[in-house]
Amino acid sequence: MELSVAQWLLVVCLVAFPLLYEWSVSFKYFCKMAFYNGWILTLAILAIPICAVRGRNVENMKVLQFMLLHIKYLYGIKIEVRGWENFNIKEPYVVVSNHQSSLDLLGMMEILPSRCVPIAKRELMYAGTAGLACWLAGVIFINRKKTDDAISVMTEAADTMLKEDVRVWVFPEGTRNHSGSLLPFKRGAFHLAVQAQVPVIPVVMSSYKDFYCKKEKKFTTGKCTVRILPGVHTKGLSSDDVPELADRVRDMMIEAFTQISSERPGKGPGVMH
Ligand SMILES: CCCCCCCCCCCCCC(=O)SCCNC(=O)CCNC(=O)[C@H](O)C(C)(C)COP(=O)(O)OP(=O)(O)OC[C@H]1O[C@@H](n2cnc3c(N)ncnc32)[C@H](O)[C@@H]1OP(=O)(O)O
Ligand SMILES: CCCCCCCC/C=C\CCCCCCCC(=O)OC[C@@H](O)COP(=O)(O)O
Repeated sequence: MELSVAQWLLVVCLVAFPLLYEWSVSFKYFCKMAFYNGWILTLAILAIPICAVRGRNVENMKVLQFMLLHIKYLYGIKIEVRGWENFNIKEPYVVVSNHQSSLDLLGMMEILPSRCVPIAKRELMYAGTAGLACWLAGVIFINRKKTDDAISVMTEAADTMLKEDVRVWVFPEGTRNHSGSLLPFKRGAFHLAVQAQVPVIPVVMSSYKDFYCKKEKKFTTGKCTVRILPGVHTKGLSSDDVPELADRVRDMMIEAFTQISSERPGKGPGVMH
């Protein structure tokens, strides 16, 4: 049988791709990241019509959560959750968590409480199908380049939380950070909690360094521990108390981050999912 040039090229690609994938750590990293983003954009195509039936509604967050839950299996990432009991609060609350990478979405979807929406940078709204799905699920978009706008959106959110029984998830570092610790906190999340007089619940995801490193272009399988810390109450606090509140929560989170990130894989109590 004679192979045409196109067929030869196809054969070479089919052989070269898996070889390169296994041999080159950075090629594997790029493939896995490209597939991660591409897969989310594709899943969003499925999510959009389902969400659109209800219109823009926080309940749609459950649809996105359901759609994304399997990704940890595709990537061989084990997620161990500790402290579930700390989410057993009926009233609304503000969740604050550390932000290492877009992979945080996996830990977030693992534990996302009902009626809880993240605050995201406005640019995400324009990320094609994913942006539309986020909008339909009630994600709160802020313009980080306009402080006044961002603050007024968050003040409005304080009102919505109470009126519509909604919880809000904020990344107080304000940007992705893979430095091995936590950046200084922006204070919006804490103003939000104080304005609504609702608790702040810190969530800490352990360092991804064993399986993921953007700098080294490394992305293997691995394990991540997610710890839900006890809520910090804000009843009776005013905006003057915000800096102290933010510092206190950050200290708690750094301590938990250091502790769960230094454990050897497979050790420590918790529930595997
Ligand atoms: C199937 C498809 C699925 C797809 C699913 C995708 C899921 C989506 C997942 C998405 C994940 C996406 C994740 C992401 O996208 S993460 C990126 C976006 N998130 C954030 O930036 C959140 C954290 N940022 C803040 O909290 C900032 O403070 C904000 C944004 C509010 C302003 O920041 P900015 O840098 O402009 O200013 P500043 O922080 O210096 O503050 C200036 C002053 O204002 C004070 N101040 C602040 N707030 C309030 C307030 N409310 N009432 C009264 N005052 C307030 C503040 O204390 C300070 O005063 P002082 O303290 O210096 O005196
Ligand atoms: C037709 C337009 C096509 C656009 C393609 C865009 C590709 C994006 C594809 C999928 C979106 C995946 C959703 C991942 C959600 C995680 C969001 C995230 O982690 O945002 C980063 C933000 O917290 C902080 O941003 P910076 O670290 O300050 O930067």
